[in-house]
Amino acid sequence: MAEDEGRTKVVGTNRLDKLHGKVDYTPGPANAELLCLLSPARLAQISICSLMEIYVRLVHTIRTLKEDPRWPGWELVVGIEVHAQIKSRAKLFSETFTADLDEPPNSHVSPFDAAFPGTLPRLNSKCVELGVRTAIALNAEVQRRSAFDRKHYFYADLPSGYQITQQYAPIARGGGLKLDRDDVFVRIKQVQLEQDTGKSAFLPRNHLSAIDLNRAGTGLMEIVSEPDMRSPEEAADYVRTLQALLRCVGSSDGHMEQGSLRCDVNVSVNRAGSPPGTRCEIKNLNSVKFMMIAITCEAHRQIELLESGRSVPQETRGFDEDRAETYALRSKEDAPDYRYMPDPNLPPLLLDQEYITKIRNDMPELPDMTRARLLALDLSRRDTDVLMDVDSGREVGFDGELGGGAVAYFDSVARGRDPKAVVNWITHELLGQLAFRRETFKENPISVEQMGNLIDLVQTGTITGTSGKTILRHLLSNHSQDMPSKLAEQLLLIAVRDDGSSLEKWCSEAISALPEEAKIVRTGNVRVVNKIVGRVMKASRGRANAEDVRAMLLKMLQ
Ligand SMILES: Nc1ncnc2c1ncn2[C@@H]1O[C@H](COP(=O)(O)OP(=O)(O)OP(=O)(O)O)[C@@H](O)[C@H]1O
Ligand SMILES: [Mg+2]
Ligand SMILES: [Mg+2]
Repeated sequence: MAEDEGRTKVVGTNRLDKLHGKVDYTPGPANAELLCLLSPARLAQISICSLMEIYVRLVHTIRTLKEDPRWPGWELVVGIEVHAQIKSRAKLFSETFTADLDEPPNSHVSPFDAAFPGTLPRLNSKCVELGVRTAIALNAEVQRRSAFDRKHYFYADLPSGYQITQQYAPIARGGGLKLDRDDVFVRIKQVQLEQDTGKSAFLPRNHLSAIDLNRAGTGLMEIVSEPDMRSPEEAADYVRTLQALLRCVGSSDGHMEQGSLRCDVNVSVNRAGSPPGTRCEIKNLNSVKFMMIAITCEAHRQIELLESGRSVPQETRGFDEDRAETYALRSKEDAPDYRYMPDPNLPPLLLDQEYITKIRNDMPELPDMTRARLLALDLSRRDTDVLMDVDSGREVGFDGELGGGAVAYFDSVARGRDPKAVVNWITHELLGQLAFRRETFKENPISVEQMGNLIDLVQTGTITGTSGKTILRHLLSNHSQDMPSKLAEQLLLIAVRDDGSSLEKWCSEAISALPEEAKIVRTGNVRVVNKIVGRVMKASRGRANAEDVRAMLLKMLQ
């Protein structure tokens, strides 16, 4: 983090950021003055941003030309505020460790988290680092200078009466996420660091609210998107893509069901071709499925209002999962006056360029790059998606446990082997068997060495594919540490080479056992030979090579 910068530079940066954020490039005295302050590099950046803006608008126009059959004549606009818990051991401004959900209430609370008078915040550098990593992953512009504000509101689970956030000078601005679906690009408005609140639970029996401050003060990143999504599906895709990215850079677990990733969804509708309508914000959605349902219900509600000649008032709404409808929480008029003010106990956060560059240089491979790399190995789109879905935890249901490590496992097994054969064994055989056993990839007991050895045995013809699958099943059932080469011998699965004897014996036995089929093959219908091949394979317990068997049978039945 840098020493304080010159005042002029700081003011200049802020004004440029405004220009950058609002994308108001109208030539005029004010902008002309600002442009004079720009270095050529900065100017180049702005023109890249304008091009990006034009591109995004163009894609949006093309998208909105396609009418959504759910609401013909209407367009839907969605912008999402994601609150992601930062994966740091300590809270944002205190040294207390963050708590797991199953820990006793109020067991992770420092005097600062409970707002004891006289306590002061101390910024946790790990949270800053993870915020910067996230910003870089989103291709956002990390701000060399950001600052903390107090947002005042009065809930029992917020003992200080204010939340520390970055309302005016966030840690990053701009950037965006490319979604897989239809080449959609969602721009990011800003990323801000802020504190989480505690939790309160109303106990109706004794008319008390129970307060648990374990979560109070945990670091959050609020990632605010521009209103660039046009359907519930795009919104879901955005949250999933963002979740995979956060997990990839290690900045958040992103578990929606456990509350470490929560979404506020802003929804508006407008008649096709008209400007966007008034947005309503649906608060605290904690599953992708419910988020999609909430957006759909809200779109229908707003369209009904507008079609009956009424208007949509700007509101904050909740979502009732049982009734599948949104309900008003508060109108714009009732919106609390947050009385934002700079936090006097926290100086501006100044980051020097070397610090940002160091984090940039340490970034892991991001999902987009991984996908491109796997596709370049000639893997199919489907296999690539399967590996990456397992990695981001989608294998076990989107909100489930992290699958983790499937791409790394593939990379290790594929070293020096045919990538297509390897991906085939992992996505089809291994994942298939695990799914059959209702196990996740995380529970896979087969080491890289065992998997590699198994594939080599099949590739070299030492065992057949069928025997390979038998060994795979054996490894999964017994959690055996033995190498497949040893198991192949122990289980008598070494392939029977065509030495003429056993193969011929099995073939003649199968022909005698299936005289009808043999007759049909003799008359020229060779497809029926597969049934006899199956019989031989069974007799050989999968050790015979199916191709050899087929060739021998056809020779014998000529
Ligand atoms: N017409 C619109 N339709 C749908 N979404 C919109 C529209 N206009 C803006 N939005 C979205 O609304 C969100 C506004 O979030 P932002 O954090 O800037 O303000 P806020 O919701 O007023 O503040 P708070 O953080 O207190 O909730 C953004 O995600 C933005 O994309
Ligand atoms: Mg917000
Ligand atoms: Mg909001």
